[in-house]
Amino acid sequence: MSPPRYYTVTWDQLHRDAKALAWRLHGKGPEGGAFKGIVAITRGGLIPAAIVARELDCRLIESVSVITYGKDGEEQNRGEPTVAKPPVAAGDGTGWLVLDDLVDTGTTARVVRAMLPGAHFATIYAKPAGRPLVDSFITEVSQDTWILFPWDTEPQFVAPIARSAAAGG
Ligand SMILES: O=P(O)(O)OC[C@H]1O[C@H](OP(=O)(O)OP(=O)(O)O)[C@H](O)[C@@H]1O
Ligand SMILES: O=c1[nH]c(=O)c2nc[nH]c2[nH]1
Ligand SMILES: [Mg+2]
Repeated sequence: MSPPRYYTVTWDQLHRDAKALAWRLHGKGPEGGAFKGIVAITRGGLIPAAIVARELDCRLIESVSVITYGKDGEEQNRGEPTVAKPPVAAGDGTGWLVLDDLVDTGTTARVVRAMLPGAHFATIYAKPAGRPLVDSFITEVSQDTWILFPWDTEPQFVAPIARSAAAGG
């Protein structure tokens, strides 16, 4: 079943929200300083990680790949989480920042936290079920909202109101 609500995020808004997250994370590394490096959770965490890394002047980027969604070709159907690539450079995560675009059910966050218990875990967006698993985030949306990211969408023509109303739309 598809969630009834959508929250559309443009490139501009994503950039603004990622910068807001960088402000929140500044000075949250070990002993109030910089993080040793950033672990991006692919794929959604890659662009937020690039923006935050630029703002925090962090040049060491590791990645972790957890595959959960997209079973049966359906974007919103989930399967068992599989770690396709572990974040080997980050050890147990101590002093590292882990970044993802969002936390939803918390399945992905739970798997990554188990691998990197010492890390600071941050997302730009959070839904209530996953929120307890993140240390920092910017915007909360309701659990039944599906966030539409700019890399998953494109602008398209929409009929004028008068025309769609005449067609009964
Ligand atoms: O809290 P959860 O219920 O685990 O959902 C959150 C995860 O789902 C999305 O990734 P997805 O698995 O769709 O893969 P992608 O980042 O490669 O698009 C999103 O980027 C988070 O990583
Ligand atoms: O694009 C997405 N939007 C979401 O709300 C979401 N939740 C899990 N995975 C997601 N991917
Ligand atoms: Mg993801």
